[in-house]
Amino acid sequence: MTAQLSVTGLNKNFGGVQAVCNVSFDLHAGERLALIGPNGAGKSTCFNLIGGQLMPDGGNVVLKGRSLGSLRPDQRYLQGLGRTFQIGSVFSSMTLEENLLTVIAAAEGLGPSFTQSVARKHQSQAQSLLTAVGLSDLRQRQSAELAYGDVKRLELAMALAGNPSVLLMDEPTAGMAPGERHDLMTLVVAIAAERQISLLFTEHDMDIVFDHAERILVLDHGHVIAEGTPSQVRADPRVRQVYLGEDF
Ligand SMILES: Nc1ncnc2c1ncn2[C@@H]1O[C@H](COP(=O)(O)OP(=O)(O)OP(=O)(O)O)[C@@H](O)[C@H]1O
Repeated sequence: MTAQLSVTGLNKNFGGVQAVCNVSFDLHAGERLALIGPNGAGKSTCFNLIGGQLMPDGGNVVLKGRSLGSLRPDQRYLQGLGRTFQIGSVFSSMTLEENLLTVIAAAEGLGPSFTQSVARKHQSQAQSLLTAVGLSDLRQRQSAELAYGDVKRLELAMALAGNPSVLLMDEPTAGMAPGERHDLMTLVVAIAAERQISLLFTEHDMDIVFDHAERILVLDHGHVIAEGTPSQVRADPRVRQVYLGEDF
């Protein structure tokens, strides 16, 4: 299988706290990989190292065969690395369509100050992304008025605007009602399959993880302690130990 994303020997220390320690893994083409672990295990730090929000003390991140080195998050986005955040992150003073047009323009290297003609040119792309995430009826709505689940959908559409080959989703269903969580993940999985996107996500909701991940990587105190299919991970005594008998 081809690795879309290769993480090798990642390390990050915060003033004596080894948040991420020698973490290595591959994410294969079209694969859905979940990164799990108890609070403080290093999941967000790992995501920030891959997304470029943080620089590692050591190790390397390679996207489609190209080392991302010290590229900024926006440069990584242009290379095909999409990301959504634990707290949905959109431009709340803009309409949904304007949010999309802004990131489409950015993905084309036009910066945020795009012209009306550029907006007209990309309107149909914005519309099709909103349709893909089920928000086409709300195109002209102010984003600040959206329900939280719809903010997450809009954020997903914005991540898709860069045509990512790899999508990082940091707790995609955090803050959502249980029913909404499964709907969002079902949508994400369908979109990822249709667009051949490899998906790496963190999640505290174990039902979401075991229902939607094909492979799981478990972190504890910055180290990878287990890796495998959902059934292998569920049966792993080290995993059961760090989750202190939580039911999953
Ligand atoms: N900016 C920072 N400065 C100092 N320590 C940090 C910083 N960011 C993270 N840490 C520490 O690094 C460790 C890993 O934190 P991280 O947020 O990556 O874990 P996590 O698995 O994402 O946790 P959670 O599930 O609670 O979000 C923790 O001990 C945390 O306190």
